[in-house]
Amino acid sequence: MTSILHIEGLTKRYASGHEALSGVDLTIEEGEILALLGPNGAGKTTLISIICGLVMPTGGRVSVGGHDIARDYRKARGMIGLVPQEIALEPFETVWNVVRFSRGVFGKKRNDAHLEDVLRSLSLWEKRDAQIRELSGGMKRRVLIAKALSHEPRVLFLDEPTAGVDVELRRGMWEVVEGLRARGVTIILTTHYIEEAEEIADRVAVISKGQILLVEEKARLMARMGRKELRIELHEPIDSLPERFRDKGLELVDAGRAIVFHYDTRGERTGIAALLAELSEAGIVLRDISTRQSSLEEIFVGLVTEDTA
Ligand SMILES: Nc1ncnc2c1ncn2[C@@H]1O[C@H](COP(=O)(O)OP(=O)(O)OP(=O)(O)O)[C@@H](O)[C@H]1O
Repeated sequence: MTSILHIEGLTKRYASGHEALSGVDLTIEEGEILALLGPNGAGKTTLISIICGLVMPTGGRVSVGGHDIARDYRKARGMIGLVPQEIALEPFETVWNVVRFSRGVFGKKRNDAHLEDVLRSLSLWEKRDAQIRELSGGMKRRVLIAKALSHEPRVLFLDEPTAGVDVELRRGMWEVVEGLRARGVTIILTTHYIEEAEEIADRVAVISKGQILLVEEKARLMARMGRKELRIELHEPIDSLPERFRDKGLELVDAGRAIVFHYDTRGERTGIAALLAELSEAGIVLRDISTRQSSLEEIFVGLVTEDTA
């Protein structure tokens, strides 16, 4: 894979003295979908705004497709599409004019075939002559995406694409993002919704207080998430686990009154049935059993609160 976006040692201190970014390093591979997760005020918007040239960084470097955003701003910016959080569209303008003007702003030659292709891919072609005010909320969001894609960017930023929308619209938006990926667009989306990151991202980056705490393949995070804990309460406390249970991932807790077993829910066989049978064979009598799952939400909250502590 080749990297399309490279961020190195990026810092931002606002005039107020507040440090919104403290040394962010991040590399985005071409064609991937990265979800940037973080609580309010973590620095997500500041990061995107710097990449898009809306905010000046205090230090560090960013390049898009090899173009430095400071030295080669126009080329770098031309490779980026930004879908903002707020729907700011001229209500009396038609869908077609919105995308046509936007392409013009980037100094790109007229290319109606590309615009048609973008509108079709977002199911907006039939609405091309409609005024923005006649569209539903979901359609307006798709117009924002079409607008951001009008100048053929290679990287698309989606800032909270589904904030405040209902479940059905959210699913629709995920399908749109999947479609864009299939067309080879690299996507970086910020979100508060862990479920959203789980559903559509290839990699997840967690940002808190201006620092990237973790960047990991979603599949690996899911594997961690897939870990479950089985808690076995014993009828009588035991001093130690019999020899045959060593190296089986068991833990004796609560002064010998319970055994905790960690297992992977994604494994074909969890080994629970065999374990229970073996415990019974060893004469260990169970009083109760319960399970709990560690979720991405827990991992995320754990990371963020650890950082705040
Ligand atoms: N223009 C500014 N001047 C001073 N401080 C600012 C400015 N813009 C943002 N901040 C501060 O920088 C920090 C990061 O803000 P930012 O908007 O980047 O966070 P965010 O992760 O996008 O949050 P949210 O999810 O709420 O949009 C916050 O503490 C915010 O108050």
